[in-house]
Amino acid sequence: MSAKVNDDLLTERRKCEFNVEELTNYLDGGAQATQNRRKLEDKVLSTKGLFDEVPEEYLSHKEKYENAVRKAVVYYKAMKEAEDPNQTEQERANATYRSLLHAAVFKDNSPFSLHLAMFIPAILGQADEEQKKYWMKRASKMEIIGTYAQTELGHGTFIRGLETTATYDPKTEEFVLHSPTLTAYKWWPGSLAHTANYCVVMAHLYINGKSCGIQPFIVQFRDEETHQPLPGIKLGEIGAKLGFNTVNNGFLGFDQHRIPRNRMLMKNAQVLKDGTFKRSPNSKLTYGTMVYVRVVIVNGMANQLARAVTIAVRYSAVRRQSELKPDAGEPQILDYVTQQHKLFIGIASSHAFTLTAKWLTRMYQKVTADLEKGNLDELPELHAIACCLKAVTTTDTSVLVERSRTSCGGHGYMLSSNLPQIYGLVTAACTYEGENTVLMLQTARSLVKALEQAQSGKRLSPTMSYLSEKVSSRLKWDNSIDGIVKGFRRVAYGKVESAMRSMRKYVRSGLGPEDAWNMSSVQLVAASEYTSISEADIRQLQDTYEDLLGKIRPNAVGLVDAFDFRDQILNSTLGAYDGRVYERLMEEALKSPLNAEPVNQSFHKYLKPFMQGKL
Ligand SMILES: CCCCC/C=C\C/C=C\C/C=C\C/C=C\C/C=C\C=C\C(=O)SCCNC(=O)CCNC(=O)[C@H](O)C(C)(C)COP(=O)(O)OP(=O)(O)OC[C@H]1O[C@@H](n2cnc3c(N)ncnc32)[C@H](O)[C@@H]1OP(=O)(O)O
Ligand SMILES: Cc1cc2nc3c(=O)[nH]c(=O)nc-3n(C[C@H](O)[C@H](O)[C@H](O)COP(=O)(O)OP(=O)(O)OC[C@H]3O[C@@H](n4cnc5c(N)ncnc54)[C@H](O)[C@@H]3O)c2cc1C
Repeated sequence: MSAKVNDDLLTERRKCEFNVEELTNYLDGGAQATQNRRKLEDKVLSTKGLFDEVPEEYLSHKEKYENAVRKAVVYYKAMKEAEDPNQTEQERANATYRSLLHAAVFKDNSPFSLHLAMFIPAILGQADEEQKKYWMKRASKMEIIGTYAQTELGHGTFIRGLETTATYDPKTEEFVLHSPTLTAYKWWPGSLAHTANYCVVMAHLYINGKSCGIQPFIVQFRDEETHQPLPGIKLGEIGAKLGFNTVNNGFLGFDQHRIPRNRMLMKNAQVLKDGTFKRSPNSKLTYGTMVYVRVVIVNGMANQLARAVTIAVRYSAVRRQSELKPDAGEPQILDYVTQQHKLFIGIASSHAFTLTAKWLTRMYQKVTADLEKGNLDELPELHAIACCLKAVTTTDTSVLVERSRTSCGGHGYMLSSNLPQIYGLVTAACTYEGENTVLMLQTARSLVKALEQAQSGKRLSPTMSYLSEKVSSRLKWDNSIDGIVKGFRRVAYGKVESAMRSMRKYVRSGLGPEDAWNMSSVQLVAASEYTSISEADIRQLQDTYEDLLGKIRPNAVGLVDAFDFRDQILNSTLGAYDGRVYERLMEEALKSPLNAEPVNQSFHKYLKPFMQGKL
């Protein structure tokens, strides 16, 4: 007999003014895609051994990792078995696009995540056809497990400063990989410590003493039978982190480790047997894996944010607290306009990120297809847009997930709510795949170049075209969507122009271009993300905004129900569909090992002698 659904949630669902299933279908890309996703989730989540008897928060650091590897093997096999052979690649991608299936199994991510998220994309994007054929066969069948090893103890942002060397030896037709300093050790790659046995290493290539830039190499670092580190390889785990504690982030040092010439991934640049270096058409093509992942992250943020606001909105419909009017009983906290203000922006942002992710993915696919034909024209714009959207969506998602947590009071601080873990996952994305400030400055670099082109009369690409609109500064605001967009474009233009004026002022004062750039960098970051509108219009928009909050209020639970996250994926005492929050909080509390006995042994060992003055 299914548990009784909380009365308030029942009322909320009755009040909803739209068809929830229709919105779910829209988000999935159609009714069939919803059906495929649900079928995949049903199949995989019915697999034995996927869920923890003891909540993983009560395991040691080492037990958490070992348990995660156990689940990763079960989960991976279940996913493979659940794949419908009749489905097209596109249908399969649609079924997983919105599915957070892995989140039902790993609260803190899988030790296999880098294999799928970066090792395979790096092979697909950096290997030549022959290499791709060989390595994809082994990697896609999980005969080998890989990661992406770029960041070092001493360098993450500045790729051209990476210290790991790959020196070509034409006599043996090998590369010698070496970590000349402690800071050259690869540091951070997920799965590197104890899980993977191969990695794509980004290293500084030298031939006959000449630098040939940063190149990708596929390197085996553990024996495939014994899993022992190979000779000349130093390996380990980097330690406990804010989150990602089952991703097995590690360090790796090379001591004159030799690999065959065909281990350099040679799609873009090549090294011939005699050591001849054939340059890439564009040295930044080596950075291609990061562009791909930045695009994936935008969609990932949409899904994680949707999960957090689902938990917080359902909890806010169930939780009653304080007094809005005397003798009217305690209201649902969702009736406080401040609570609506905190949470509804999160719902809207998740939808906005989903649509943006779809647009960016299409742009990525078009530019990648052009690259295959040797047309690199739109690569700089893709890079600039991917940098900006990755930085903006991860920053906003981190803020909005934290706001979802704090809007749930003390219970939001419980690990059993899952909000702290979701925050740990999303806030990491502000750093990995390019720290956000650094990426925003890359976008700013493109904006400044585009404004200079606009001012010299050149045509701009569609995404930068607002920089050539000589919009009158006396733009009449109206609060139609069109009016608001025009306002944003006008202000965005002004921000770029102001940053550029600032740089020119510094150059006139005698600073070099680099120092002028650095002095203006706060404005440059703002130009990439920040837009604001003039005072008089704030009031008009504020009224519109508050009116909108009231319109959304009766549909809030319906809007988060439409994300269609099953309870295992929410993994939350506060967000379950039935709203039985208090029973679930107590059920989870009783799983704490400390509740196994009424008096803990520390009383007899320490407390009692201490309180009796005997310690
Ligand atoms: C793992 C699953 C987690 C799930 C968690 C849940 C939610 C999250 C949701 C989704 C997650 C999905 C996947 C997650 C996957 C992985 C996460 C885990 C692992 C993380 C891995 C990593 O972090 S890998 C390492 C990432 N590191 C970086 O990104 C380094 C950043 N630095 C750089 O990119 C560069 O150093 C630089 C761009 C800042 C500067 O480069 P440099 O060579 O010095 O260039 P210059 O500044 O001198 O010149 C710039 C010119 O070059 C052009 N350009 C730069 N980059 C590119 C590029 N990539 N493509 C094309 N063009 C580029 C730029 O346009 C300039 O051109 P102009 O000179 O013409 O102006
Ligand atoms: C959870 C997690 C997982 C990761 N997984 C991987 C992985 O699998 N593989 C991998 O290779 N790496 C991985 N990384 C590493 C990640 O890519 C780096 O942490 C990131 O690139 C930032 O580099 P850094 O940590 O060396 O910081 P730094 O580059 O030292 O930057 C530190 C700070 O300096 C400032 N700064 C630096 N450069 C500039 C600039 N040009 N302009 C203005 N300010 C600047 C910024 O404030 C920045 O936050 C992971 C990181 C995390 C947190």
